[in-house]
Amino acid sequence: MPSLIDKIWDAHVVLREPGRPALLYVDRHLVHEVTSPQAFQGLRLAGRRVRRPDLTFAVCDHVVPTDSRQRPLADQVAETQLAALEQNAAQFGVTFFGMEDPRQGVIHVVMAEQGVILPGATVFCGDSHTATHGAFGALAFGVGTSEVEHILATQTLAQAKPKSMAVRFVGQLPAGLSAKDMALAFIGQVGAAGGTGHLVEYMGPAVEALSMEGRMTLCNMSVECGAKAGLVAPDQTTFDYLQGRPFAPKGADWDEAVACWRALKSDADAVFDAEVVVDLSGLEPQVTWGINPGQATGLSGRVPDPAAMADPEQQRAAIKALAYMGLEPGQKIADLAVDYVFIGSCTNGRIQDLRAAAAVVKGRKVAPGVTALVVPGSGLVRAQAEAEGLDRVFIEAGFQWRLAGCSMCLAMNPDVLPSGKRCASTSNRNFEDRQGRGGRTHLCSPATAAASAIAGRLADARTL
Ligand SMILES: CC(C)[C@H](C(=O)O)[C@@H](O)C(=O)O
Ligand code: SF4
Repeated sequence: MPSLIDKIWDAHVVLREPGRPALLYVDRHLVHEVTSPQAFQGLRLAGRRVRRPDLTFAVCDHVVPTDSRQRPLADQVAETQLAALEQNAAQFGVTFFGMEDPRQGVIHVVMAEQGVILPGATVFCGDSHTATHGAFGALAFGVGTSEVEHILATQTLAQAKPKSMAVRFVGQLPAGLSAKDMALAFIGQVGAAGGTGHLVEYMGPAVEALSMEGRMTLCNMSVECGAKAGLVAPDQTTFDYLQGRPFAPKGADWDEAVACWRALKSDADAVFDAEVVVDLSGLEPQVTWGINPGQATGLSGRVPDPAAMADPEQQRAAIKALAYMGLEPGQKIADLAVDYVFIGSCTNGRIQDLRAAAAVVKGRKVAPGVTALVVPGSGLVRAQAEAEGLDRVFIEAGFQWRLAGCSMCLAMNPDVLPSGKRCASTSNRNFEDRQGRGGRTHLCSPATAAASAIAGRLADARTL
């Protein structure tokens, strides 16, 4: 009867009191420079220590430049945040991947890659895209800075249990499409608030067929429909990915862990508060035209006409989106010229994403006038890509090959999308001013972003 979500939840409740949120044990606490300084300061002022430094993992990612690692950082605020994290990690004794560490990168890429995230675990971080880690069958979501402090001090989190939602993908994902297209199709179907207050479990053969990288992309985007988290039940794909990673269990511990993890699935008669079916048959590569991730369509589509929308709220949102995006109703999506292309982020900055993009780019050139960036999600992804020669493919085509970080996913570092410029981006949010004040974001898959860089307009990699 219990779902995967119920099983993980129940296994972590350390205190249940009537009328109060449950107190959950925290297995992994991830920390980055933006949401942790005040939390550590709170601890310091109260004379507390970090309760479980061995379960606390920190990395700097949002503010680090991706073209140079020179200190002090040119941006004073960024330098202060970075220095604070370095000092806090040292003083409180938590594991820290510093800016010079070859393993540094976007927190959600790094921690997964290091084997920090395990099936059935609770994983929290002061960052909404913590949802990424649901890919391992972990219960993972973002928390606020005051909760970061609470977790640092107690290794617990007070949380009322959210509702549950089953998202069943049916039909076969067409060749050339990826997890990003699945995520955008789902969010396009339910809307940017369609999952509000829910923990989602993704299921169906297309999900089972995804690599861990693909599952991370899918779970990463959960928060873009308002859901708190998204999970995929662990299976052999998960175990194969984890085995041998630095922080994963070893030897007899590994065997014992896998035996437990195999039980981590929803019972056949599990009940969910909501169920959604997404049909993948005939799906086209997805791209957003608006300013929330639910405003998505297929690449052969047209910019919608707000006048034709029945729902007044949707209509208002579309009018606002078109004005910000500089679009006219009825324009063909594939006619939209791009100025920038950004391939990276915790959504699509992993090795498989870079391989997919490189396969499209190989032997071709970036269109004149297009600024195109590839930003590996971590130093290790970068090294792997270089070992495979992907850096050469990108550089020869005219892409910039950068160091790891959040980069142009959001404008907290020097990689800023200029005002009025249009960008095909593999990141997860297309909110106003997200990539830079006045910047216009079109979310898409790595293959679509790569094809768009070559074509100089939003383009389908399958027919490039
Ligand atoms: C800065 C951080 C708190 C934020 C988040 O919570 O997601 C960022 O990572 C983002 O993607 O907008
Ligand atoms: S890559 Fe983007 S979405 Fe991911 S943590 Fe960084 S800023 Fe947030």
